[in-house]
Amino acid sequence: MPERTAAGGPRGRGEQPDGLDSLHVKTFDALFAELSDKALTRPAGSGTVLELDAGVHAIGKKVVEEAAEVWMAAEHESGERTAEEISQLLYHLQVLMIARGLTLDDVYSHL
Ligand SMILES: N=c1c2ncn([C@@H]3O[C@H](COP(=O)(O)OP(=O)(O)OP(=O)(O)O)[C@@H](O)[C@H]3O)c2ncn1[C@@H]1O[C@H](COP(=O)(O)O)[C@@H](O)[C@H]1O
Repeated sequence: MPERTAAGGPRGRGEQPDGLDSLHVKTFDALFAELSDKALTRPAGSGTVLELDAGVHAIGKKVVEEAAEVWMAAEHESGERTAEEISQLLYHLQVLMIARGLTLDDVYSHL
């Protein structure tokens, strides 16, 4: 029986005991750096660029939608599904931060 991650999925090769995969994991800070670069360089095909162009109102609606999906998954679905929805919420929050010109430190200073 394979060891399970905190989200309930099987722990794969290269994964750390805390559930992080040393080969594939993307941290909150790394994602923010990637999205900030996309905002600057505006590569074709980037969903982040499209979302930024849609503006704060549209991004805010996406944040609310994803937050509701997190809530529903937490109440009715698996840990794995809940973790997936949380990752999407974090993504849209980061896009909103970039749209408002906020840095990670602006947020971390309130934690
Ligand atoms: N982590 C994410 C990420 N999480 C969520 N999403 C977006 O959020 C959507 C998920 O929302 P839903 O599941 O509710 O799907 P949906 O309602 O059908 O989506 P939409 O119709 O609203 O697009 C996805 O379709 C993506 O558009 C993300 N888009 C991008 N990333 C990462 O951001 C980075 C930059 O991406 P690009 O800008 O696209 O290159 C890459 O590392 C990506 O992996």
